[in-house]
Amino acid sequence: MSEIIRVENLSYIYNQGMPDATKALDDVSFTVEEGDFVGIIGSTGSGKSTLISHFNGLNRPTSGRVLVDGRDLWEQGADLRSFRFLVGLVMQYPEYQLFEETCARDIAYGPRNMGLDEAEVQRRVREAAAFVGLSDELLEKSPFELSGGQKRRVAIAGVMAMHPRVLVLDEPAAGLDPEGRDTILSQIRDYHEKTGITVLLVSHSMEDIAKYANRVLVMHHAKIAMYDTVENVFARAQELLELGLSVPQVTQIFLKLRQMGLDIPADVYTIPYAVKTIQKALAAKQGGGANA
Ligand SMILES: Nc1ncnc2c1ncn2[C@@H]1O[C@H](COP(=O)(O)OP(=O)(O)OP(=O)(O)O)[C@@H](O)[C@H]1O
Repeated sequence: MSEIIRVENLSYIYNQGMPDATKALDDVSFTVEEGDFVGIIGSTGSGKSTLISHFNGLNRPTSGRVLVDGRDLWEQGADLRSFRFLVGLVMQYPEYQLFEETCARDIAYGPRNMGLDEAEVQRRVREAAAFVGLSDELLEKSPFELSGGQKRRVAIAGVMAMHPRVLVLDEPAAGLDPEGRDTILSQIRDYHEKTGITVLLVSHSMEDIAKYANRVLVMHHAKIAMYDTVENVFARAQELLELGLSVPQVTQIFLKLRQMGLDIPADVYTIPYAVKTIQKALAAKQGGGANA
């Protein structure tokens, strides 16, 4: 795997020099490997949205630098437009950015802007619509006629249609009911698996992160508190709780049992690992039974 994002000593101050100056990022450094699915979590105001807004140049570092595919976004002569095609950013509530007459035209907006020929634009619209489960009938409707979840999917498809190498999503499931959340997040996971694209997903839900991401970046007061695999981060469940983050119930149960002195390996702290561990134990029991 090769590195796709490098963040070096990144700091960002809103309203610098003013009485209300806020340091939203404080000397943040990390790298992302191409093909990773990184979940970004942290309490309100910890700097998550500010961080991701640096990946396609929406914000300029106060100090430090951000490299995408080895190139510094802000170095002399860098073409910011090219970074916007390389990194697709889906903001919170992107449905407010839909403005075309039909969903198909909205999804086509990005690829058309890239100067692609019309046949390729149409191919990409169909491909992206299929990824997020939008029917031909819906494509011909006005975005304003759709439900909240459908509008969100149109907005995500519009970014996918640009074929970015990195897809960054800020709370893509915010405000949706549980079914809508699962639909959107599963579609993003399937897209990640089929295309190998790098995904950075900001979420308030540890459950979602445990389910979909393979790495987790935990933000706390403008700094990185943890950055590791899902298993290793969940193995530090007690610290997550101390950072004010709610961890999945299964994690809390295992943590309690461990604190009560039971010998529970830390990697059963997430549901997939708990299931694997139970399956292993059952298999061992059945094997043992056959031998008895
Ligand atoms: N446009 C802005 N002007 C001034 N301060 C801002 C601005 N946007 C964010 N901040 C401040 O910067 C800090 C980090 O905010 P940011 O939105 O990046 O956090 P977050 O982790 O994404 O929060 P949330 O989970 O609530 O979305 C907060 O203290 C916030 O109040």
